[in-house]
Parts: sequence; structure tokens; C-alpha cells
Amino acid sequence: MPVRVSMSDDPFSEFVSPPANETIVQREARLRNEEDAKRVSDAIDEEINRQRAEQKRERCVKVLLLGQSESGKSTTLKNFQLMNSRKAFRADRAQWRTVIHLNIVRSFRLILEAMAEVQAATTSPTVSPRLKPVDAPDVPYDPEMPRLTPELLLLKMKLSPLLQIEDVLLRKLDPEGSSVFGGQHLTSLTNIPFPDRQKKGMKEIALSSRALGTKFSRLWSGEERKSTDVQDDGLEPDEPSQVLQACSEDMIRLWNDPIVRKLLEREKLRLEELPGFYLDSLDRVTELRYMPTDEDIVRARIKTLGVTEYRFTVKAVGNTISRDWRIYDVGGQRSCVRAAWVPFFDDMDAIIFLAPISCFDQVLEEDPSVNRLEDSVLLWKSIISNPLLAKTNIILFLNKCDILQRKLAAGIKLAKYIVSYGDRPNDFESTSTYLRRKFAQIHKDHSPQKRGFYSHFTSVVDIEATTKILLDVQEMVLRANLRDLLGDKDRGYL
Ligand SMILES: Nc1nc2c(ncn2[C@@H]2O[C@H](COP(=O)(O)OP(=O)(O)OP(=O)(O)O)[C@@H](O)[C@H]2O)c(=O)[nH]1
Ligand SMILES: [Mg+2]
Repeated sequence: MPVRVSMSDDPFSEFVSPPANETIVQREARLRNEEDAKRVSDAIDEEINRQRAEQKRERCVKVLLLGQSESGKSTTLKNFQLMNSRKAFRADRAQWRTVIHLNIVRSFRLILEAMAEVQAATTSPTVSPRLKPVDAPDVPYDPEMPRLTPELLLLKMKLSPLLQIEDVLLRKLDPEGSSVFGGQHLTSLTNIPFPDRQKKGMKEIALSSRALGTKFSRLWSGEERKSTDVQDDGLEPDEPSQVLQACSEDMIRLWNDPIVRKLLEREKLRLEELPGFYLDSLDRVTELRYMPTDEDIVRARIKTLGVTEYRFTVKAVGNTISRDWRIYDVGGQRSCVRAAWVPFFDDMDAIIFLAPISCFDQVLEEDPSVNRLEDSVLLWKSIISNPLLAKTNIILFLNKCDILQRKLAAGIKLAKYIVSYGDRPNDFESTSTYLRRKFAQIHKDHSPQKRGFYSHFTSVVDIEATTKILLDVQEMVLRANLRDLLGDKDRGYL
């Protein structure tokens, strides 16, 4: 039987029904009041809607760069900066010169260390410990090691001042010696099986966004150089430049020495594939008044700690609309840093995820038990399946294709590290297509819902090719942002 509900059962009836015994005059007054109240309420609704539309219009385009450490996030950011704030990018050349000098010192430190190890390994065990070089590491005697000639030993000694300018360079970048930066020197390399490299505990140079913000302030804010700024301030020869110039010939001789190359090869120390490689341009980068080119700056390596925000404005739809952009570059190291990404997941228009596909034969610096490509795949899976990012457009950069090509040409087999690759051809076309398909499949299987997904093969150190890709990306993200802004009815012309 249906249940009858009387007016008195409704808790709101007392407030919505007219009072009993209402006179005609009272009724007219009440209706007038109600009309006035509705007018006010409609006006408030209209204002709220107007403000919402305004906020949406004012909301900037936001893009987040994600990927493991050394995947190329900051390098991609530099390409955005070069495209959108070229003058500010070039105004920071003095700081980049210091970073490049540090990168060069790092490469030589690795060579000099490898030489010290060879020296120790080729010193006969019958030699008295007192006759061993003081910097010789404790490694077992290996009669197969290439021998260092007296000329090489002399070069090694003559280049020791390089190691002494490291602290001067670090202080130039961070005079206050912030806690994150202080004491962090050069990296230990993970794809080199030197026995005690990990134990040395040397860290890669890294700058927090705070320190970066002060040193590269014009760059991150997208601010252009003012006419009152001194041209190329800081490019006057400083102490490190003088040392590098004085060592230049010896550095070139050491780097080109066939015995040194042989021992680097034997130790699988492929400096050319490591971040911040400038040894093929030593005569130029060690000039007293060396001024880094755009390409040099793009290749300079400094690890990101924390988050860097870069702002710029882009004109769109035939220069009729101006949109502010924010690009966020985060530190990609596994330990503790990745948890800091989550607050940035809300409200992003797009994520550019960088997967360095050349790293299939490398392990993580922070955890040498983990293969880098495997880490990239796991990270990709966790980003793709994150519900906070379910609607965010995803752009995948399968990066470091130039290094992948070089490795394959050198005979390094993908199948040795990715068993499922089987006996497919070990050429770039087959390997890159296979890896792209794997990443796309994970996207398909693990996305919570359908969204925009785009993928590109990239070498983000190649400015020309990357500019073309980033222009496409900018256009796509902007259109998606404007579609969201205009709503369904005005989407036609986008
Ligand atoms: N050859 C080559 N080098 C690249 C490429 N992409 C990046 N690199 C180099 O790899 C190094 C690391 O790149 P970054 O952009 O600093 O890496 P990141 O992802 O910002 O790393 P974290 O700040 O540690 O998270 C830099 O020295 C780059 O020049 C590439 O496609 N090809
Ligand atoms: Mg970085």
C-alpha cells in the first residue's frame, strides 16, 4: 500500500508554504520579497559564473616534466627556454660556463682515476708498498692491464691542478655552500665496473631550485636582459679558466692517447655517452674567454634537486590570444625525491614523460641493483595508472635516440638485457619500434580512462629537431587548453 505523506511530515513545509490566514496585501508583499530575493540570488549566480569563466580564462597552461634522473627533463626545459626566452637563456652563459668547466673536470677525474687504478693493478705485487703511488687504489695485480708509459704518468701529474679547481668552481655556483650542494662533488658512474667506485661515495654536482633560482634568475622567470645589464658579465677570465687553458694541450694529448682510449674501453668507460661530455671540443671550451654556445648550454649537466618553475607567454590562434605557460621540472632521483612530485599532479594540462631508451645496459646511480630501463618502465606504469592524472594528456619522449643508435652500432645487443626481444634485428628501426610498442601497450593497459596520448622519438640535445617537436607539443597542449576553456559550443574552429 502506498504511504501517504502529509505536509506536516515534510520538515521544510513550515518554511516554504505561505502562512495560514495570509491577507491579500500580505501575499503581494511576500511575493514581491520573494521576487527581490530571486533577483539577488540570480545576480550572485551570474557573478559566480562570470568569475569562474574569468579564472578559467586566466588559468595558465601547465606542463610537468617527469622521468628518472638523467632522462633529459632539464634539457627539454632548456629547449623550451631557448624557444621562448632566447635572450634570457643567453644572458646566463657565464653560469653555464662554470657548469661546463665542472663537467670537464669530472670527465678528467674519471680518466685520472682509471689511470691510478691501472697503475696500481700493473705494479708488481713484489714491489714494496712504499714504492706504490700515494693515490693508487687498492686493486689486485692484473698483468693483462695496458701499461702506462712514463709520458702518460707525467701527463697525469701535470693535470692534477684540474682536481684542485673543482672546489673553486663549486663555490662560484653556490657561494653560500647550501646544505644540498655543499660537499657534493663528482658522480660515481654506474655502468662502469670499477671495484671501489661506489665506496668512494662521490656525488654528482647538483643544485637545488633555490640555488638555481638565484644563479639563473633571469632564465627561470623568462625575463629578458635589460639594456643596463653588463654584456656577458662574468665571462672575464677567472682562476679556473686560467688553469683549464694552461692544461689544455696536456688534456688534449691525454684524451687522444691510444693507451688511455684502450684502458677506457677495457673498463667500459664510455665517456662520450655520459652527461656533460665536452672532450671532443677541448681546444674551444678551454679558451680563456670561452663563451658557451646554445648547443654547449643544452648539453651541460647539473642534477636538479627540488622543483624548478619556468614561466613564459605564447601567442596563439593567429596572435589573437596570449596564454601564460608554466613548466615544472622536477628532480628525478629515486630516493625521496619522487614523492615530491605528487602535489604537482593536480591541474596539469599535460605531462611530458621522458624515457631514455638508450639506457637498457645501465643501472641506476642511486641503486646499482636496478636496471635503468626497468626503472623507467615501472615509473611509466605508476604515472599512467595514477588516478590524479587520469584526464591529463600524456606526451612520451623516447629519448636519447642518438646514444641508442651509437650503442647499437658498437654492437651492444638489446636482447642481452631485454630477453623478450629475442632474435629480432639489432638495428635502430626494430629496437626503437619495439620499445615504443611496449610503452604504448602499458599506457593502454593501465590508463584509468581514455586521454590524449602522443609519443615521439627524441634526442633533446639536438636543438633543431627538438624545437620542431616542442612547437607541435605547444600547439597541441594549447588547443586542448582552449577547448577546455571555450566549452563544447565554440570548439569548432580549434
Ligand atoms: N646524447 C644525449 N644526451 C642527452 C639527451 N638528453 C639528455 N642528455 C644529456 O643527459 C644529461 C642529463 O640530462 P638532464 O636533462 O640533466 O636530466 P634530468 O632528467 O633533468 O635529470 P635530474 O635532474 O637528475 O632528474 C645531460 O648532460 C644532457 O645533456 C639526448 O637525447 N642525447
Ligand atoms: Mg634535471
